[in-house]
Amino acid sequence: MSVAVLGAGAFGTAMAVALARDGQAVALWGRDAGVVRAMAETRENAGRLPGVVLPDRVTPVAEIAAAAEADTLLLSVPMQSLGGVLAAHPGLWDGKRLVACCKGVDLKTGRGPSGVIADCAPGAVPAVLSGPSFAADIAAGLPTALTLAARDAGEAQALQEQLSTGSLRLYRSTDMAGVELGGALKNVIAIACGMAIGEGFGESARAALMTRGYAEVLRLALARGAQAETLSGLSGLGDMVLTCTSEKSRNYAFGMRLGRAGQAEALATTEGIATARAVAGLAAREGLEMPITRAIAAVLEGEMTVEQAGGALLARPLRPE
Ligand SMILES: NC(=O)C1=CN([C@@H]2O[C@H](COP(=O)(O)OP(=O)(O)OC[C@H]3O[C@@H](n4cnc5c(N)ncnc54)[C@H](O)[C@@H]3O)[C@@H](O)[C@H]2O)C=CC1
Ligand SMILES: O=C(CO)COP(=O)(O)O
Repeated sequence: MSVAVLGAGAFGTAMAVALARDGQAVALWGRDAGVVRAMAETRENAGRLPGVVLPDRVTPVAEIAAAAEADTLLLSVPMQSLGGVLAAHPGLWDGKRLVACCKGVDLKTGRGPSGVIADCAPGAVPAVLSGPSFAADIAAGLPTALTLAARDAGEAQALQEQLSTGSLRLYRSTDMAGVELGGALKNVIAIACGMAIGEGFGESARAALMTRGYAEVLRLALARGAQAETLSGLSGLGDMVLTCTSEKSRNYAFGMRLGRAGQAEALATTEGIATARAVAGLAAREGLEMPITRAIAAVLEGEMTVEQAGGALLARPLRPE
């Protein structure tokens, strides 16, 4: 089985580097021909993963069809771009294993990555790779553990074996809903935790937000048919612990700046912003109790300040845990 990466950002490049170091030939597709040429010439992705040497087995390519010749394709474009990339090249996906590495919910459809793949590439086998992992850590060969989910147990095992390396340990799962919701929703809670620290609410408040945020994540995931044990795994609790406590997280750092300064610039990969909006909407429609997510969405819409959001959460009726 051959592998390629679509999306030459930090995470896609890190995965290409890790797999190539492990002995696999990996095509790495980037949409910007200039960036692809520079990567081929300098053997570095200076914009997204500076200082990391691309092994010889990584081949940067500007033609998506060249990368899509591989059997397994890692999709590492931002969540809001995933549907567009797949829909723009409808002839490329039949029979391919499409492994979504993006974390989020599509704002237009409310679908997670596996649903977007099902809609835009119905002939493909969808899978999801998620869990606590900064791209720089994977690229540095530091020990990392993630969850690989596919609907079929045999597919999940084949992908687990193909994509694990000496330092990247994959666990397998057939709970795609649980794995992708864990990855998507932890970003919203990470923004909340960053806001709390930036605002000066303190570390006890952050721990409370992580814990009660986890309760919200679990509530939504169970309503979507996910299994509780998936959410207590790497792509749930594991990724929340990492992302809610590290300033290396773009979502946490964004929240922190917002808490500190009342405003902050977002990146396309501050994935929790779109996810908060999408999930707050569906929680309201479906009557799901998700007060932290709804408060974060309200702050992001400019409807309340971080201080007011904190006050509103504390003022909620007292209830059993
Ligand atoms: N950076 C990290 O540590 C991790 C990132 N992820 C997830 O991976 C996904 C990608 O994140 P990063 O690589 O970090 O972001 P990034 O911002 O470094 O890279 C995103 C890449 O996608 C490309 N891109 C954007 N729109 C595109 C389009 N329409 N067509 C083709 N290419 C497009 C950009 O040019 C860029 O190269 C996100 O969903 C993120 O949550 C997951 C685990 C860790
Ligand atoms: O998902 C991540 C770590 O697992 C990266 O977090 P950010 O997208 O917030 O940087």
